[in-house]
Amino acid sequence: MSTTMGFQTEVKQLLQLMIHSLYSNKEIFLRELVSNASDACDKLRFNALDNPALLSEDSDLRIRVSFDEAAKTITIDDNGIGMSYDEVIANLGTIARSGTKEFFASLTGDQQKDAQLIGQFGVGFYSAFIVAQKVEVLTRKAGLNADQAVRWVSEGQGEFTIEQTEKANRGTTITLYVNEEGETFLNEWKLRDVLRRYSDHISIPIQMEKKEEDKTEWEVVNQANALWTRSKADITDEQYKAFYTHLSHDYDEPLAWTHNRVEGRSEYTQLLYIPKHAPFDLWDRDARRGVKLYVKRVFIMDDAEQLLPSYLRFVRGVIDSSDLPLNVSREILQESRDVKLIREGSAKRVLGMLEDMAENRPEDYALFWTEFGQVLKEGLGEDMANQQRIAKLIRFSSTFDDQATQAVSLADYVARMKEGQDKIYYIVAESFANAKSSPHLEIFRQKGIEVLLLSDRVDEWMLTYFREFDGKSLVSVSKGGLDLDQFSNEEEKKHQEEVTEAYKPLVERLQETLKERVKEVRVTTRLVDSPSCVVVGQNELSPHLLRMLKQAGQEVPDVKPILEINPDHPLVQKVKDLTDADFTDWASVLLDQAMLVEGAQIDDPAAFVKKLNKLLTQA
Ligand SMILES: Nc1ncnc2c1ncn2[C@@H]1O[C@H](COP(=O)(O)OP(=O)(O)OP(=O)(O)O)[C@@H](O)[C@H]1O
Repeated sequence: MSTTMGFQTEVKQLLQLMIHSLYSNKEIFLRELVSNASDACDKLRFNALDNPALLSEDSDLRIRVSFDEAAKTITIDDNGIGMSYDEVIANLGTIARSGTKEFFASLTGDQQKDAQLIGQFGVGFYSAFIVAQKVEVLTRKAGLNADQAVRWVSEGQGEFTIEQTEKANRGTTITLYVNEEGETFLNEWKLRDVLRRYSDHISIPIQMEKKEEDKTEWEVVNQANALWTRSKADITDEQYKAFYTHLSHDYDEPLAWTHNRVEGRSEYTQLLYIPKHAPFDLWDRDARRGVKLYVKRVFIMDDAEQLLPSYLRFVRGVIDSSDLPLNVSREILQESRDVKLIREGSAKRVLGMLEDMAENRPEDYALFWTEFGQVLKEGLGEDMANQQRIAKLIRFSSTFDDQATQAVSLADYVARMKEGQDKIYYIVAESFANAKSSPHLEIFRQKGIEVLLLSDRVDEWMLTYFREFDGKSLVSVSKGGLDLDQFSNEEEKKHQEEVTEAYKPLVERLQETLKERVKEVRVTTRLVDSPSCVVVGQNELSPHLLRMLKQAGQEVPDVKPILEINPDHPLVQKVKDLTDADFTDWASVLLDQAMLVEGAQIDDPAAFVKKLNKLLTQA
């Protein structure tokens, strides 16, 4: 008895989108279905490690592709793991993947852009409907009886029917009743060509039907050995790229890859790729990670997150170990010494690949940086052993060119340091615009000292771990006192001492008036054009970080800022001579405007504006 069920809303949306945005890329259906068939064979082989009986009845795993011109059908058949009734409903009626919501939210309605996105999302099984007006799946799960097979049929509109049925052998047979678009594939040469191009790296033999008078022969059309096991010299760039697409379902070419056989304390082969675009779920902690684990060519698991540190989670690829046991579990991976060696070795390889790109293909590196730079920054805190190597790969905005595009390396910065400069200066703010126009930069701009402009979310966190580069400490220009003495001449120093002395009474008065709100008031050298600014102590959390923590719902200490005033500014000079009533208003305006510029919200904006207006009319 068959039952009719509706697709999950997302599936309907996906089907619509796919048919409209991928019509020019029809042949991907074959790649997706063959890829699923190959995964199904991999899974069976893996399960058979514990339960050899699963394989015994038919141990030659293979995928078969055939077509019938008269009936207008194409069939993809595998003897892999198959699916049970419940699995069919779960797998072919819904999209269970994490990040599905985010994916649909990120669609723009612009077909070209969405086609890009859908490539990243991976269209999978549903791509069958690009070329088929009806799809039939007949499947029997390994280990179940012949009468526990399942037939699933859908026209890709909004629903499917499902029924229990019989199937003589294990595995899945998918029959596509092609539509007009699909008719071009009812052709041996066409099918063979597409299979060769996209499936050559698949380790399971793909067979095509060879029709000869009264008997049917099956002919293998791919090389059928796993790509990574071949020697580099025998693999073309096209084959590397095709394998990347198979792994990642990303239709864009990868930016770079590295393929090595590692021998020594731990033996393994790695083939690792850097994608061109960040996946939409890069920031989703539960998202699938990129590296597949094989042991002696047997597929073990997807997203083996132990194989690479998390700051390299954008890397896609395969690691095939010769040392791990075939029955390795995620728990074992966590403890294993071999895995630790693999992780360290792979991180080094990826960093090497990035160094090479930064050095020899700066344009590609800029692309990489825009997509994945923020993730790589996490490495400065996560991977202390490689910290200095990672640091060289980081790119910043800086006052050198005041560009929002992050393109300045620490090596560039160091090469431009002023004579006598022994520190690397930076500022962290909420946004690039905030950082760029901060009053804290005034003296640095005047003296021609470069300051790095930081405004990514991860920056504050990163800086708690990353304090030194090339023997030079990193110093915030908005924390603590500044020691720029070595850049001042005698005259400036003398002036400094004089004004500090002359403004002592004003400083004391301000301190008394603002004592509830500030920790200290002092005369500063860091300002040129602004009357005042706020800073925090050298070892205190920055106001920007405190705000971020607060937004994230954390308890934060109440840190009072230090107010610094610029004795050379006319406003400050004016305040110096005011009587008490006006003085109180001016004092709080000096503080409030410094807070605003820093990016803080002031407690009572209305009162601030009122005071300001009053003072303006007095002026
Ligand atoms: N030939 C098959 N044999 C057994 N299971 C299959 C087969 N084809 C699909 N499936 C099951 O259906 C699920 C959904 O397939 P689909 O291609 O839509 O997504 P996916 O393969 O999980 O994702 P992606 O294609 O992006 O990797 C698979 O994860 C698998 O469990």
